[in-house]
Amino acid sequence: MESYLAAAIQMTSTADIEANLDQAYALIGIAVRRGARLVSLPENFAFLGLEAEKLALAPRIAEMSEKFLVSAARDWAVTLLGGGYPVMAEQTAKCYNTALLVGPEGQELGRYRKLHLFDVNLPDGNTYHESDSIVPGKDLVVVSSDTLGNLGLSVCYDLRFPELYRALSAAGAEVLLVPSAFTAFTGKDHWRVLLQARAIENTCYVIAAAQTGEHYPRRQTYGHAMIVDPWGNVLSDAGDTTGIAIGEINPMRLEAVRRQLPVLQHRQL
Ligand SMILES: O=C(O)CNC(=O)[C@H](CS)NC(=O)CCC(=O)C(=O)O
Repeated sequence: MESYLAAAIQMTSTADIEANLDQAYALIGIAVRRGARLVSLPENFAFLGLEAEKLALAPRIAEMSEKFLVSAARDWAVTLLGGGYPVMAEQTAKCYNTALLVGPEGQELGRYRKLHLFDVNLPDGNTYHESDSIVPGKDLVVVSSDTLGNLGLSVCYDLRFPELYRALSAAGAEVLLVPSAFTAFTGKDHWRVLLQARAIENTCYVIAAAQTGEHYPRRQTYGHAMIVDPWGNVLSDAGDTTGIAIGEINPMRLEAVRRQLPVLQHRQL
């Protein structure tokens, strides 16, 4: 691995698939022109609308998302993570919430299916029942790249389960990707501290793409796409408007932090 720039994209996706993909394409372009070699789109980049509509449109969302990821990665000659979008699961009417990593030649490098589903009633009156439309995946995914390092994949609500990231770092992950659509209500108190905790406890870089703003009435996300270094410092934060967070992934820095704080070697469990 050499030093490189990574970008976490921040979007306001809606139920308009074409408009979302146009927005994503433009933001990938901005990231690449600023030098990014790894770009992550947020969860629900291609569609963020009502659950019932998502399920009805799932085959179309999946097809358009995958075509888009392959062609955008090729056009911009960049490694691109699109996570997550619904992909119909076998033997059920539900989907996997899937994140796909595509290389600069359009080749599939990894496919992760969200493990933890957001079935939560929030005190702000919003209820989420992700398991109405989604079935959980089963597998950890770490993609090893000579140029970008070992990339551990996850999605959004997974962020609250430290054991997943411990398993990813134990499997060699150096960079953790957490494409998200965190709610505005939970995000304001939990998002940044959870990202910093995962970075610090695993001595890993964290690349966290995000959704921001209002997607449809009463559906508001927090924003603050960010890049966190293995010491827990926030290298870049996209604030609450659409745009990008961009930061350097530096193997020397990673190695120095891991030498100073060899927590991964001190594990007892
Ligand atoms: O609902 C949709 O339309 C699409 N799905 C999402 O946005 C996903 C699953 S519901 N959101 C999260 O995982 C938020 C987690 C979160 O906010 C937290 O852990 O606090």
